[in-house]
Amino acid sequence: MDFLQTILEAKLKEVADMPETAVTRQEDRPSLYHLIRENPEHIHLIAEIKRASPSKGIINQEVDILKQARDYQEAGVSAISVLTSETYFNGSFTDLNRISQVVDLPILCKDFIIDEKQLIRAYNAGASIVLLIVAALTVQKLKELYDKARKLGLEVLVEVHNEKELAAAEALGAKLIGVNNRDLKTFDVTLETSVALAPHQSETVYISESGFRTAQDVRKISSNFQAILVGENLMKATNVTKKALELQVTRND
Ligand SMILES: O=P(O)(O)OC[C@@H](O)[C@@H](O)c1c[nH]c2ccccc12
Repeated sequence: MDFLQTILEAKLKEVADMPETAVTRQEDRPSLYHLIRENPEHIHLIAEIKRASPSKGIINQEVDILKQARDYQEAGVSAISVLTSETYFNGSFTDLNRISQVVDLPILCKDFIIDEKQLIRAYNAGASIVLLIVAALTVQKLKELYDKARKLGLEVLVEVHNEKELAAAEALGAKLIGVNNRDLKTFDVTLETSVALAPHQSETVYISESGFRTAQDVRKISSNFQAILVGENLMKATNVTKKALELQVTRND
């Protein structure tokens, strides 16, 4: 069984045990889509809080997540992504909720969402964006969760890894599309995934996810993408602010 299948099985069990919760009102956060569209002069950074991952094991277990989030905000990042999956990532909805109280930026709930209950939890915990992974859902389920998330007022980042999934995300009308450079089945990471897909619809914001280490890496994808999503490299940086500033490169095209 590949990783994606394994985690989806774990999520099915998690969701079955998850109590139904009522929607509680959230503070408004700025829209990531508009923030990016209105400031096209540099590559936007979505900085992630990621203690561990299935491919790398422990990345930074000792991190003070609130300080890390404040450092990201001070470095001018455009959104903060918080892993909420306990399984394999050592994250939680409590992390998301605590972070939402110390930053004003858009916040992405990073999880394997397969059920509406998770959308409501993400929303109640303070997220303004949720991730939906095309490879993890049927076309019908993807549409259903996308519509439900939009109804709650959430933005949706639709994640793809190949041409077929990209077409599905575009057909859905997704405004934020993420190309994951990491194959969730094998964990292979290459920026070539983003370079080769070269997405280009004019009303869509494209985000290249995973595997970025330097400004030079970012320049490889900057003609087709408006933003990048970075976890490990920021979580391991000795100077978080400096690394975050380095990755927000100015567009020269
Ligand atoms: O740590 P990296 O290589 O910078 O990657 C960050 C982010 O893209 C990655 O955490 C991610 C992208 N899509 C996901 C889906 C689920 C879990 C994690 C992810």
